[in-house]
Amino acid sequence: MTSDDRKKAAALAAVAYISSGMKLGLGTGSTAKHFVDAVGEKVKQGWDLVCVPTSEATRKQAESLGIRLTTLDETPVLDVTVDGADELDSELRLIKGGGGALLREKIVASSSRQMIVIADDSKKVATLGKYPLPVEVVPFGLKATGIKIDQALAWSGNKGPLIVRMRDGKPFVTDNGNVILDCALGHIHNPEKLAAALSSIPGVVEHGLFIGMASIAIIATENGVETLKK
Ligand SMILES: O=C(CO)[C@H](O)[C@H](O)COP(=O)(O)O
Repeated sequence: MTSDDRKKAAALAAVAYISSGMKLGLGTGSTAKHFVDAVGEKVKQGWDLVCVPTSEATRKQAESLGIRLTTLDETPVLDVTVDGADELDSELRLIKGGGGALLREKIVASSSRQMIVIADDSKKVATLGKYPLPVEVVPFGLKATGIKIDQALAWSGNKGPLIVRMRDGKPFVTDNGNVILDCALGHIHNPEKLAAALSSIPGVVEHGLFIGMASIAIIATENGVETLKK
């Protein structure tokens, strides 16, 4: 079983949590893509679903599958959001944003009654932080904001370089026109304290720590799918 097979298995298992008539948040990334495909199949079968995508990439995919889309302005409360993650721990704390969609992902997940994470087993870790923590930052004052992020890291007992995410030799620009600083921390000490410190910095739009948001994680392994609940 390849890693992509496991991602697909987790995505298909999440379909058990949705039903016709629901309002869904659609995540971003290679795992969420399989879930969006499955939603497209259900729509073809006649299910009545209305969805909010968490990125332009997911919006395009959903449109190509004929999935009816809405916005959080029209539909401010969703039933379920299903999304991938870069890392998750046993308390269902997540690192997200590897695909750069963390801001919309967090807004959509926080507007949903339930967030379900789908992942292959490589994403499950004892301690968050091996995957660099993405922090979405307004380009104005980037260096000054970076200094404040360093201070927040130190204050919460963390340390590591901040790297401006690049694509094709230029800073990667998010769907919201911002840039991303990836914080390579190794181990994240006190994620709650770090999350609060990062959220208080002017210039930081959002960070990739999703704490207290996911209530179910569907993890696909070689031996089948396991479900963790909070
Ligand atoms: O947070 C995300 C995008 O911003 C993705 O959910 C995360 O990067 C996981 O991606 P993949 O399913 O491709 O491994």
